[in-house]
Amino acid sequence: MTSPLYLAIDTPHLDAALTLAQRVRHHVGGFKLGLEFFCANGHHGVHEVAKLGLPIFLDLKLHDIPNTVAKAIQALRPLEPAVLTVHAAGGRAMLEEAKAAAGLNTKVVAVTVLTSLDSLDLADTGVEGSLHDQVVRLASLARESGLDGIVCSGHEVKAARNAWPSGFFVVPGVRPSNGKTGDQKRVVTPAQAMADGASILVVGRPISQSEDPDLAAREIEATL
Ligand SMILES: O=c1ccn([C@@H]2O[C@H](COP(=O)(O)O)[C@@H](O)[C@H]2O)c(=O)[nH]1
Repeated sequence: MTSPLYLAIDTPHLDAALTLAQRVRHHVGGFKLGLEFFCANGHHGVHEVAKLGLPIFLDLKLHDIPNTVAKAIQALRPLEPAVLTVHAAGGRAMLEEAKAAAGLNTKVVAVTVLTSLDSLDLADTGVEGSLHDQVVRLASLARESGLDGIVCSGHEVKAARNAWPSGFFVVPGVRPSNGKTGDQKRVVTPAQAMADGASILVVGRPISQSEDPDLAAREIEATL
C-alpha cells in the first residue's frame, strides 16, 4: 500500500534535496517541494526529484488574481504534479480558474488557515469568528469551486472530512509525540491526523533535521 507520508523537502540546495530524497524514498509516499526549493531550482529541480519515481506535491500556495493564477498553473502543467496548492483566500473565481487550468491528473487543493497560525494570529488579519469555523467555511468554498480538497491542520480535519467525505485532505504541522513544534502552532501526531481523516500527511523537519532521516521516516510510518 502507498504510504500517506509526504516528505517536505525545504532546502534551496538541489544536491541536499536529492540526497535526502534518496535516503527516505522507500519510507515515504511522495515528495513535497515548496517555494524555497522551487525559487532556487525551478522546473529543472522538480524534474530531478521526480526522477526518483515518487509523486510530486508542488506546494507553491498560489494566491493572486484569477488570470495570473491560471497562467501560472498552465506554466506548471508540464511538471505534472500529483498535488498543487493555492490559497482558498484567493476567492471563488481564482479557485475555479485554478482547477480549470490544471492537468487532469493534478489534485488542486486549497490552503485554508496555515498551521503556523492560531486564533490570535487569525484575528490580527481581520477575520472574525473562530479559526475552526474559518477552516470549515474555506473548505466549503473550495468544494463549491470544484477543487479536490484542502490543506488544514489536524485540529480541523475531522470536521472537514465529515462535511466533505470524498475530499482530499492534506495535513501538515504533524509531529511525533515528543517532536519539536518550531513555528507550527496547530500540531497533532501523525496517527491522530490519519485517524481523524487525513488523506496524506506532510512532514518536514522531524525527518529532514533528524540525525537519521531514514529511521525517522520509518518510525513515523510505523505509527500509521
Ligand atoms: O498550513 C500549512 C501549509 C503548508 N505547510 C508546509 O508543510 C511543511 C511542514 O514542514 P515541517 O518542517 O514539518 O513543519 C512546510 O513545507 C510548510 O511550508 C505547513 O506547514 N502548513
